[in-house]
Amino acid sequence: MAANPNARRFPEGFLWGAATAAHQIEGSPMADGAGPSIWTRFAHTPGMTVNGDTGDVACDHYNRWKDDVALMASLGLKAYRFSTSWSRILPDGTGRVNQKGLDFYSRLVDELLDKGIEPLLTLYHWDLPAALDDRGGWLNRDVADWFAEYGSVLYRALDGRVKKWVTLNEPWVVTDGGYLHGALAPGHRSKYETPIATHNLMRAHGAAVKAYREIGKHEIGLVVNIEPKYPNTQSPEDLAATKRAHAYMNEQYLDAALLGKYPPELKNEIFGDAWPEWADEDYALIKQKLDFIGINYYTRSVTQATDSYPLKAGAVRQKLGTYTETGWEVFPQGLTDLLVWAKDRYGNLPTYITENGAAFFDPAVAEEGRVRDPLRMGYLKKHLTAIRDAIDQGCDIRGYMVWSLLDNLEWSLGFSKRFGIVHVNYGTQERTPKDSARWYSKAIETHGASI
Ligand SMILES: CO[C@H](O)c1c[n+]2c([nH]1)[C@H](O)[C@@H](O)[C@H](O)[C@H]2CO
Repeated sequence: MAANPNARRFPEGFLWGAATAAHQIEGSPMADGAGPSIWTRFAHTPGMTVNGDTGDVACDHYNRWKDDVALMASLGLKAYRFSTSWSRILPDGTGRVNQKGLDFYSRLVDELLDKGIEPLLTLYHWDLPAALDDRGGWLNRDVADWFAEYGSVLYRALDGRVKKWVTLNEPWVVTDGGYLHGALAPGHRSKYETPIATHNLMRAHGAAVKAYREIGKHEIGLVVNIEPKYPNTQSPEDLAATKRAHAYMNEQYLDAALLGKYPPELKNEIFGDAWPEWADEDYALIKQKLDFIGINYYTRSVTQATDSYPLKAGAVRQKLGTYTETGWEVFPQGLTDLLVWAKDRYGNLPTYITENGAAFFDPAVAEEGRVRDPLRMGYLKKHLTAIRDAIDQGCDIRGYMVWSLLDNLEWSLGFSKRFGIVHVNYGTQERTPKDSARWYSKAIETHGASI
């Protein structure tokens, strides 16, 4: 049968994988000498998560890691993006290394390599050691040294087996959720703390990259979430609001990391007197050469002027839009648009889509062991096609990590939202590949031709 003429293939070496994060899947947060993280505390604080759900068990990956790697291999994954728990490695955040914590990740990496799956390791996916939060956490300038120390422990232990490192996952979510609006750990709500947390996150990113250049021999990058903003109308107010929202969510972190400066809107239009003047040496630390960037994409925002604090911008629900269970519009064109924007603004750095996926209401596991999730299959198909369109426009896209391998703990939303291509029965911990997993396996096997 002739190959589908429309099946433009993905570049040779395109990395097909799936992503997870430590707090969301591991469980056993205090096992084998680990220390608590801010999420251990936050989730155990009444009212902070849906149904009071915590990461005490999650997907029990801490005990089921070997079977989960076998599951990844059965799906034909070529890569697996995961995060390490800082407080498993350094229970106090700095100083004493917990060898059993390090051994867990060393065994996981060896098993991945043994199955021909490339590990992509994220140092920080939101679970700061509680001991460091007690010392100010991301508000303490010393956190840059603390983070570089943590990264260095892992670089020395795993570099060479791990060849693609990520410093931070989505600094925007850490600051907007954890310091401005308080929906995420550590649950602060301060316009004055937010810029300080932002800046220290980026200083820590720079310090960790500098440390890697001394120790590591492979690649390191930064992962950001990008949500393209489209003006609801061409009114001056909506255009200004869209520009503000774009600067705040999309430009802020990559501009700091790659251009050595923040967008002017942050001080002039959003934070005002809450935006400190940073020293030049801070910018020099933040702006480090990166080997790649990771972009997490889920949705776009049609944006209008509102009285929201402090951004004065908000999203307009699209009457004819299709929305996921998390209330995000399905808009694959936004992925193409943002990849072309990033190429043009930052010089076409090697780029991985480090997260893309959707939560839909999935039916229970059927008798024959199937989980029919056509909406998720359609979402993945549309977004992989959008990536091919961006590649055709010259974007250097190197890989795609579907979010997520497993249904897992969706932070403050608990277990109420399912993003996995594999269903998890949280009562029995049974894993069942959904139809989307079978579809994704075929896409990987045909290098995209079956999409
Ligand atoms: C604001 O959406 C972000 O791009 C985003 C979405 N997501 C994320 N970031 C996080 O990196 C994951 O831990 C979440 O589980 C996942 C699904 O919510």
